[in-house]
Amino acid sequence: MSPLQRIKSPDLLVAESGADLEGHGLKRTMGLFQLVCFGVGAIVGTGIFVGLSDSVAEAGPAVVISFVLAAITCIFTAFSFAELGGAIPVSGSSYSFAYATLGERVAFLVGWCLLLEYGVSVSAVAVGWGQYLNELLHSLVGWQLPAALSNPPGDGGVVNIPAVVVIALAALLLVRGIRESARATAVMAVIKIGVLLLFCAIAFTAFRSDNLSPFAEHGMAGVTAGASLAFFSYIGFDAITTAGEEVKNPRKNIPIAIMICIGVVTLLYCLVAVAAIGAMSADDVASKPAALSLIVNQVTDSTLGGGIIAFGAVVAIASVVLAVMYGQTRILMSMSRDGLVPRVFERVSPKTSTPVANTWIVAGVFAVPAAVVPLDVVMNLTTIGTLAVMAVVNIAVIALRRRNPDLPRSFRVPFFPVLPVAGVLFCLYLIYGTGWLTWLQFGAFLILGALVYTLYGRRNSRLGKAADIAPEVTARPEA
Ligand SMILES: NC(=[NH2+])NCCC[C@H](N)C(=O)O
Repeated sequence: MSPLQRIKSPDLLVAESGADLEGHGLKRTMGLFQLVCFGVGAIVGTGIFVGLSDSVAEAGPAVVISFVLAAITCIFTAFSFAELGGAIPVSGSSYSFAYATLGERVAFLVGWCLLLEYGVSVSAVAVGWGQYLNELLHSLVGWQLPAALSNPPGDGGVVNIPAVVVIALAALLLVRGIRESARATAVMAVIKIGVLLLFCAIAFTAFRSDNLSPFAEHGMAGVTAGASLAFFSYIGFDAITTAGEEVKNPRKNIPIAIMICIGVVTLLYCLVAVAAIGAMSADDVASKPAALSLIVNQVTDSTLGGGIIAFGAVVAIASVVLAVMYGQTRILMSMSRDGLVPRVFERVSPKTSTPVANTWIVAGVFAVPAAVVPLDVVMNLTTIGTLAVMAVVNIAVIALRRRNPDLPRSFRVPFFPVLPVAGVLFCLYLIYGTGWLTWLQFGAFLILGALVYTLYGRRNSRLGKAADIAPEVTARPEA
């Protein structure tokens, strides 16, 4: 059977995961509030605290428009995630959605791109953490880690130790159990929203409309490049759909949590962007490390305020690492269950109900780029991989309506199919904004993925093996 025809029915996916049952492998412990906190936990981090100044460098004060464009792309796609997450509440997120609609080959490539959206983004986010850790140390004790130990080779250092440390800490917490991780994530989500609101309150006291002109210094090209960078800060609402097997009442709670998250984050980011460029001229913000602390220090004329912001950023970014690593392990678990990656990824420890080996492998592998690759490279790769995944999810929502029109859906995309089609177009627009170097790197990454699928995934696919034994029944759950 050709891999394109290997489609795994939504019923089978749900049955295997036990999504409508209690008491299977993973534990169902998260309620709606915790799920929203988990979403915010996966979203608000390096992008807004560190990446904002890079977007300002591209777009100038028009960075506000960049943030709105990035938000629109996400909102369109969030509707599609909400429909699919409610209809197929499993742990595999977009990978599983693609398997149920577009076939195994596409699903594998989506899973492959998710290594960028999750794994590589863990590296990116961890690198951003180091910048604010240094800022925090500086304002607390007047000392920083030497550049050699806190920057990668391309950025004036040798190895990025803080980035490795934060990844190891997150792994430790994750293997202890999801209940502990969810509790820590909730506290951290509240802290980071509080700190960003505090930033806005302080920065708005120094708002000067002069800082907004010239508004779009680098024209539409600058705004587009800025939007592609700003997009990184919105990535993560889809992580909610990796928790499908650990949420209470997932069919109802997943779509609601996605909508709440994307709404809250969009409002928050637009406020932060306006506050930042109103308080300091775009030229002074552009490309500065730990820019939010810098602005607050200048406005309050002391280092205390900046220190508080740096503390918030350190907490915020650590929680992104935690949530995103969690997501990566759950996606690999789903792929492993399907035979597309080795079985070690699906093993759950009976003691802690967590995938221990899986978690340590993920931590070990992605600590390497965190230690030695510069931030902009890992950030751009994350962005393009995520945009590709999102485009596929918008297509999957259309495909599922055609293939399984009667499947129970707890949420339906409004104005169908206009929104998902617009979603695809916006994704392509932002992919365009990432620039040719990133396209090339991504192209090479995709070719490698296709190779791995042909040599490993395709041969070991459980769906493929089942079809070889009984070609007419490819959709029966394993006994
Ligand atoms: N799959 C993910 N949630 N990746 C993390 C994305 C990065 C996050 N939006 C940040 O700004 O730090």
